[in-house]
Amino acid sequence: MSNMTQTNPETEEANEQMTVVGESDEELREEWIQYEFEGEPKFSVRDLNVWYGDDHALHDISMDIPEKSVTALIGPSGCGKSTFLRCLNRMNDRIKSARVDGSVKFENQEIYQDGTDLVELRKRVGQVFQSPNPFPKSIRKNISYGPRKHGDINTGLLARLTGRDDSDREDELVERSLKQAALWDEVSDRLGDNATGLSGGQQQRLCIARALATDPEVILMDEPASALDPVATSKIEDLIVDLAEDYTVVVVTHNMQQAARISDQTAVFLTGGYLVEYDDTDKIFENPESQRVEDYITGKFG
Ligand SMILES: Nc1ncnc2c1ncn2[C@@H]1O[C@H](COP(=O)(O)OP(=O)(O)OP(=O)(O)O)[C@@H](O)[C@H]1O
Repeated sequence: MSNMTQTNPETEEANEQMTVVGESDEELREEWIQYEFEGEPKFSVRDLNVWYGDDHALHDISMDIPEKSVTALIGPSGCGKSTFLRCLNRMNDRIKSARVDGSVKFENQEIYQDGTDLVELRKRVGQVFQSPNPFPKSIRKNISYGPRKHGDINTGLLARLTGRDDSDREDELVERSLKQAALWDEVSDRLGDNATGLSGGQQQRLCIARALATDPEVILMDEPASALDPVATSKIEDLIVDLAEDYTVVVVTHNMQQAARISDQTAVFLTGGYLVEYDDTDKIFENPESQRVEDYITGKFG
């Protein structure tokens, strides 16, 4: 650097900082991903690496996720956001080529160990996908599907014959879940209609209601509004903020304004599968530490 010989102390300090950024990016990154908050983490992830075959998709991710708040995962396409999200309820187990190494603790319990009950884990850590994917069944059946599968609700002929009919509880559950997902008022008079007849935004709120019906503690959302128009998107955003009063929400989004609007903390992943910065959302968007994060959020790349 030609001006390193300047004697002006301010310039010297600025130059020193630039040099430090250039030389020990890795060390600084360690600092930039430390995010401190009050209370116990809902998830504690340490040295998480994921490969698809030989493709190393996530590198040494360590982060704690606080409960009852919205954590946004942002970053350019292919940087590993969805891969990370799927690690939180072991959905990557379903991808044959995927290999996961490292630790993910959910409420202090390691989920990557033999003996983890995956059905129970996924009941506690529910998820909503990018495109609304209601079952081609009635609105009511969409909601009660999970609780029936888990044996929490019995309905139908056999249940009636054996005196274990939970139809009343099913009604309550359907109403509660649809209200929580801000959909009840729009569908209460047509619960028997096929869910595929709802609008895209309604279908996505139905999928959120379906996820809530199994009484999860966490809801993972992968681009939940990317297929929706602005009005439907705004409803989903409001809903996410409301849900965080009672649930831990982790949401992947490409939409930085959305992350800024709805999340409490934001983790920025960058190309190659690295977590580069993790902090309060205001800090990330107003004053990020990393130049690469600043370039990304100001649209210089990605
Ligand atoms: N099922 C899979 N099989 C093989 N490789 C995969 C699979 N899923 C993801 N990958 C690869 O892992 C890397 C990370 O992908 P991932 O989908 O997690 O990124 P992302 O940040 O969520 O991307 P996008 O924003 O485009 O959805 C990419 O190189 C991708 O090609």
